[in-house]
Parts: sequence; C-alpha cells; structure tokens
Amino acid sequence: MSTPVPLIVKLLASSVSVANRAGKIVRDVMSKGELGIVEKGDVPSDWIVIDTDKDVLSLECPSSLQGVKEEDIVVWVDPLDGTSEYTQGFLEHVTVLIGISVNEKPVAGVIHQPYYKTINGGEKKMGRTIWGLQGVGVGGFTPAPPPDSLIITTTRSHSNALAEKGLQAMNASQVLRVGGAGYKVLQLLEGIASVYLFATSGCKKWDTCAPEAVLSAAGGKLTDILGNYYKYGASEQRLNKTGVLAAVNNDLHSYALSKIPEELKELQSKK
Ligand SMILES: Nc1ncnc2c1ncn2[C@@H]1O[C@H](COP(=O)(O)O)[C@@H](O)[C@H]1OP(=O)(O)O
Ligand SMILES: [Mg+2]
Repeated sequence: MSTPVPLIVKLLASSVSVANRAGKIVRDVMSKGELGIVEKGDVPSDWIVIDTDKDVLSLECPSSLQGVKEEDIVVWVDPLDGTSEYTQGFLEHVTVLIGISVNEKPVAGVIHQPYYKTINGGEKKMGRTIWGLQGVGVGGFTPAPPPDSLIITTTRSHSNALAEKGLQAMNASQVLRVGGAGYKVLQLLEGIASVYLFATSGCKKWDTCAPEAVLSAAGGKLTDILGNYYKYGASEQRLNKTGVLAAVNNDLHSYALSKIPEELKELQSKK
C-alpha cells in the first residue's frame, strides 16, 4: 500500500493544474475579446479542474508541513494580477496567483504567467508555471543571482507621493516600473531586479501570498516597509496597509530596509 500524499503537497499540485487552466482561460477570453460574467451554476465544464501536477505530487513534503490539517490552511487566489497592465496590453506582466498559507504564514505558492512564450525546436508554447514550497525550493524556472547594482522594481500604475518618496531614498542605479506583484517577484528571482519596493498601501493579501511563498522558498524575504511579515489568516484584513518590501535574500532586504526613511516608516505605522 502506498503512503498517502500530504495535504500541502496535494494542494500545491492541484494549484499548479488550476493555474495552468486559468491561464488558458485568460488567453481564450482575451483572444475572443469578450469579458463575460459566468453565473453560479453555469460554469463551463472545461473550467473544472480535477487533475494534479504529477511532478509536484511526487515532491517530498518537509516534516514541518506533514501534519498540516485543513483548518490550518487559507488559500489566497488572484486570478489575474496586473489587471491594469492586462487591459493596456502589457501581457507579460499578468500572472495567476495561488498562495497557500498555514497558520497565517505563506508556505507554498504558484505564479503562472499565461503569456510567457517559449520556443522549443520551432514550436511555440504559451505560459509557464512557477511554484515554491517551504523547505523544498522552487520549480518551473531557473533562478538567477541578483544584479551587481541596485535595481528596484516597483509599480507602473499605482504610484503616489509616498511610493515615490520610498524610491528616491533607495538611490538605485535603475528603477523598473512594471505591473503585478507576481511579475515583480519573478524579476527578483530571475536576477533582473534586486529589490521590490511599494512604500504605500494598495496591494491585497491575494497579491502577496503566492509571491511571498515562492520568494521565501527560494531564500528571499517579503515584508511591509517596517520589516514586519504580513499574516495570512482568514480573518486578516485584505489590504496590505504598510506597503511591500521584498528581496531575493536577507542581506539585500536588510540593506533596503535600512534605507527607508524613518519618517516614511512612521507615517505608515500610524495608518
Ligand atoms: N491602489 C491600488 N488599487 C488596487 N489594486 C492595487 C493598488 N495597488 C496595488 N494593487 C494590486 O497589487 C498589485 C501589485 O501592484 P502594482 O502592479 O501596482 O505594483 C496590482 O497588480 C494590483 O492587483 P490587481 O492588478 O490584481 O488588481
Ligand atoms: Mg492583484
């Protein structure tokens, strides 16, 4: 008799399949040019996903996550992160996010890019799925070390005076303005940017849960601009009031945190 697959691994494997299908639906909707509303009970049968990703299903579950029970888990889903960019045709910025938290902490997650193109032997493939699991690592792509100079990635469509103040204080060699929390964390993991900074409120729990899970599985860190972790329990407020600060390793995170002006931290903590 084979041993049962631990719940977290099963959930992550299903999330990979769900994200793949969601990405296909996003592409189909876009190519038809119609954004309709599907009524409850009227969901097309091909939207119902029952398969699970075989490679993820065979991952070894770390001992810390083996005994996790259903009541300890909250799943945060953003079916289309980078909505403004989606409507403006910056399709590479769009992601499907599924973040799995256990006792308020993101431990597993999926970032799917529906419009990521790969060409293999002349054959074009659309979409890629990146996953992360605490204590195991990440898959679906090849991580790269951070750039040599300080490159910040930040919002393209939700900036304000506070966000700009934070950016100025970084004195970065380059600021990349792109959409979506998922896409920005991928830029960190692929060595395109060193730090993700958004020094104001606006992101929600479903924007950061999966990116934080994937980033931390790769050794990175995502907090608010005070350096505190967000909590992902079901009763937590949806809004991440005190901004986002993320980096691919602890040193870069501490360095960026030390550069955020106290005045800005105080303004945020009083909110
Ligand atoms: N002021 C805001 N209003 C609504 N959503 C926001 C705001 N700021 C950030 N977000 C959400 O957080 C994500 C990351 O922020 P940004 O792209 O600005 O860096 C956005 O893609 C958006 O999610 P979504 O696109 O799913 O609505
Ligand atoms: Mg979002």
